[in-house]
Amino acid sequence: MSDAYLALEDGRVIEARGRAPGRTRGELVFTTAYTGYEESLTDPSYEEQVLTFSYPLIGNYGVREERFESDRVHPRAAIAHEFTEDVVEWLAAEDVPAIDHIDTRDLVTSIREEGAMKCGIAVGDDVTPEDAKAELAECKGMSEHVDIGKRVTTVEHTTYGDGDTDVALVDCGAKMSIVESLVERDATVHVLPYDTTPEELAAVDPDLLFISNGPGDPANFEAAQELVEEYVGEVPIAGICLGQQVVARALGGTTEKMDFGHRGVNQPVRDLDSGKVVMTTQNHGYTVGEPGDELDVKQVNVNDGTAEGLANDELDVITRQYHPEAHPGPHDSLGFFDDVLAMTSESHHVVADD
Ligand SMILES: NC(=O)CC[C@H](N)C(=O)O
Repeated sequence: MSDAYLALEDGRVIEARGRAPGRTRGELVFTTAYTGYEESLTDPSYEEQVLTFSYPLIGNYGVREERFESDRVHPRAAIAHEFTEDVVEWLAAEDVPAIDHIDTRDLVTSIREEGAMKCGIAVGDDVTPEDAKAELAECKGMSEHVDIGKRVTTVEHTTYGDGDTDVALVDCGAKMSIVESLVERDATVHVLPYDTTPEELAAVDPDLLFISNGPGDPANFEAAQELVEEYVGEVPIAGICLGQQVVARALGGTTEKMDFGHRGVNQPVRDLDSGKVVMTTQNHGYTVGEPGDELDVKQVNVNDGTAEGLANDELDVITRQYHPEAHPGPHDSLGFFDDVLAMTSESHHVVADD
């Protein structure tokens, strides 16, 4: 008898080694990142998902809080070929089930072929395959988590930094390194709840509206969408990942679910103006389908052509589907934050019009 079972939507039940106990369920996804497990496990965008690491050994450089992207682990469970004790202790302390000694190559191949799928996990001394199947039976699809923003957002307006530019960061599940990237560039960052109203935003009087990354279906972030609809053309607007999706939806575009998404640290992105390719960190399961009439696609994924960067230069809107904050991952695209803040400078349009 095993002490851990993984039940998949395709009907299989896989035996594993239990590392951190518990029973749970979620959308089974994988990341190909070979580093950055602390950042991935604390990324709020993994809420309601079960994260499989395709890299075989996870935990080989310890667990350090300064690398965390938020104050807790967000995936509902974690899977690797082998976790170190450090990671197991951390996940157990956070009540996040973990399993290893599993053929992650086979699991990842299944997700690539069949798409991200629901799963159930049961870990403990007396668990049975039926326990994992019972969890699977309770698993909802990502779009059904209509209140997902509430579980990852800040509860109140919190301010970071003391710079000249006031950025309103709508926290749909923001990674801390987005805040840090802005503060480092002399911004005061007002982190606001995901359901901030246009009136509440007016009280902040920001120089820039920034919609963060976040979990689940962007269609479930209607309040943030309304902010973009209200403020477009009034203040510059930026967005990362879920932020790009919300901005696109607000400006007449569409979003759609991908088969298995992009999660990793070596996703190539081509800038259509310069022709330059950069390597990027990614974590998303939805993508912008039609950008709508207001936005131009400025960057695309080299592998599958999906929209990676959108902009409207007249309206001062610029978004990225990937993570320029680069935690974990390459620093190639950090300049995005300079471009975003440049939209707030008084000379911006004078220079642009010349
Ligand atoms: N990292 C993110 O912001 C992810 C956005 C969205 N939840 C998606 O999966 O596509």
